[in-house]
Amino acid sequence: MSKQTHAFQAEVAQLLHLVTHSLYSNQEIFLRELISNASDACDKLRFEALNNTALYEDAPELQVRLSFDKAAKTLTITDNGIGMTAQEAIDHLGTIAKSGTKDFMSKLSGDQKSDAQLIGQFGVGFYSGFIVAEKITVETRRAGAAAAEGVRWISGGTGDFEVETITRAERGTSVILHLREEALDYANSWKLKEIVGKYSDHISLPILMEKEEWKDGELIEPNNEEGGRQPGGMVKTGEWETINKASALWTRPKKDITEEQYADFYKQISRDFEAPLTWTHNRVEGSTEYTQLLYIPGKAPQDLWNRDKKAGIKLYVKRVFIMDEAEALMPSYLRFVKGVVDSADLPLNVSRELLQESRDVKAIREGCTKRVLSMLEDLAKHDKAPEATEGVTDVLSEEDKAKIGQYSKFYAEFGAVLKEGLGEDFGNQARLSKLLRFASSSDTVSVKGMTSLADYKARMKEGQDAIYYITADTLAAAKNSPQLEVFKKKGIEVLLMTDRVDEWALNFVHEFDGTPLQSVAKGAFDLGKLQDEEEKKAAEDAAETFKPVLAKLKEALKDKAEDVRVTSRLVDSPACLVVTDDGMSMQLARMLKQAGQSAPEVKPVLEVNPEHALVKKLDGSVHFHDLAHILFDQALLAEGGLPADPAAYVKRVNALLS
Ligand SMILES: Nc1ncnc2c1ncn2[C@@H]1O[C@H](COP(=O)(O)OP(=O)(O)OP(=O)(O)O)[C@@H](O)[C@H]1O
Repeated sequence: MSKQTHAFQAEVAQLLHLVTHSLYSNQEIFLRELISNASDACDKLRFEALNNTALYEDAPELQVRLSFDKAAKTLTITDNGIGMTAQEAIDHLGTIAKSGTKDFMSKLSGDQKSDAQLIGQFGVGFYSGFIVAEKITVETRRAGAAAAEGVRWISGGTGDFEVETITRAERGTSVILHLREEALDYANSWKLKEIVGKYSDHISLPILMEKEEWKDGELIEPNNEEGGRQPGGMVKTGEWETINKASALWTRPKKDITEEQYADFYKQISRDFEAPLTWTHNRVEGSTEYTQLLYIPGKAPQDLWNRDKKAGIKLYVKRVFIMDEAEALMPSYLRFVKGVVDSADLPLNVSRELLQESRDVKAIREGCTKRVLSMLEDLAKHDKAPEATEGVTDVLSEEDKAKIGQYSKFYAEFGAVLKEGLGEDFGNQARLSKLLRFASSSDTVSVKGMTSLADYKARMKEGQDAIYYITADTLAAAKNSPQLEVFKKKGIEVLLMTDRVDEWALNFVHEFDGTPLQSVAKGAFDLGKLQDEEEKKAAEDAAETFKPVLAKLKEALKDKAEDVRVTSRLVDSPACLVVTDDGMSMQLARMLKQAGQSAPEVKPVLEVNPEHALVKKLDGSVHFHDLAHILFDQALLAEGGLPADPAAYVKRVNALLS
């Protein structure tokens, strides 16, 4: 193929512009990205070669080589991995196929620092080479293809790139970076060693660099007064040395690994700039043998909410990399966990489909889930500093001290995802329930106002036989909801749930430790033993005398309300809406509608407060019909909904005001 010019896909051009113009804060990541691509290419070859050893040609030892040429101002990363055909080079180096990257582009803020962080998270991969290079040449040949089918790809990182056929004897890929003036520092072996040590030490593949030796300068004019030596310098010896440890971190004994090494490894596999919150590293023995090294990140990634987001677990079989994002190894509600699982039992040629069915995988998944939950339980246990009792001082180990506040931090980032587990993983539901935290209507709940169900239970009033909760869109809406009035009056605590997932998750949890969970906006009002006989009698009497009005209200609102009844749950408000015990809550129905899903039409029950002046006015009023509708629409507004016909509502209110 003679030289062809191709235009970059628009998104790539946009990304390149960003890479070259704003990525100065963390320049050196380019090397990590390119080494990681080289290592992936070797992994791919190893994988394909399982069924076709001829692909190794005459070079079975997979490796990455770094070399530089100060005079030519180039830095080259070469691998003898899978390589690319011309079409693959055009496709892979000219477009962004991954939706994740596109997603990321839409999140850019224009602020250099946070954009650079984002790039770290998503990884711009190959294109990061343009941070330091004004031009990149890629020379490559696909393993198994003829030498004459090599490809050269060249681009200056602006609108287009060129591709032509070349002859390339060795398989694999060389990425040649033509360094910018201000990036010439990278053509230096110390610098390269330092960066490899920082980011790529644990790549399980040797990274080689040509050895250098100090050489004194030539002797000049020994007899002359100015005689002496020319300045010396480092010269290449022609011998290659391995500059990374090339040992898979997770295979080393725990005691030999420092905290810093654990954190560095996490940064490598997660592309997170920040240290992880915590991790667990174990060799599991028994009927299924594997090693797990699992991390909980400190911060949620931007795309956490994407339920299609793949799991962060890399699968290895006896140290051979098999696949990234092995979703079968971790349930979806733990998709934020990053790490490595290395199995001793799975076959090397295991496919994603096979993973789904394997019994070993099931055991690993259960084992990993349990480990993560134990890790969280441990954080939760040490979240709060023990309260000081007079005369007793708790002696905390340094380790436990470091855990104070960690669980709250975790929960703020990932709590909502964890809740998905309530509906997904029934086997662990009880453990998950203990890990839940909610805001509360009680003023006594500590500073950040999050409480566990167990703590709520411990505070329950004498005679209280349910855990009360309310769901709403915001904390303010929950706190000021009319349904809460009588609870406030009686000093009964109610949990305030404002995560979008709460409503759905609570469908699966009916009780905690033997105590039922009861929504204050569902079903008939019944405080059980908390309501005394006198109150009950008064409520019944009110219901009796109110009967004729109720009948009229029901008739007036028959299209909107399932039923109309009196209630004693209200104190200051005239009315509120509730749904039947088994009905879908109004909030969930609204959420489904917003998400474009079909939701059954929910007809709520209108409950009125017979003690309220507005409600008292109803009887005999000439505006009965309008008042009835206003009462209903206002109750809907108070709980975050919108009247079906807002204009009609405004008209009615105006008519009454004028
Ligand atoms: N050294 C290489 N050998 C073979 N193929 C490569 C090499 N470098 C890049 N590629 C191909 O180019 C594609 C794009 O690379 P890029 O680094 O932009 O993204 P990625 O590696 O797929 O994703 P990420 O960097 O986010 O993991 C790769 O998926 C791979 O197919």
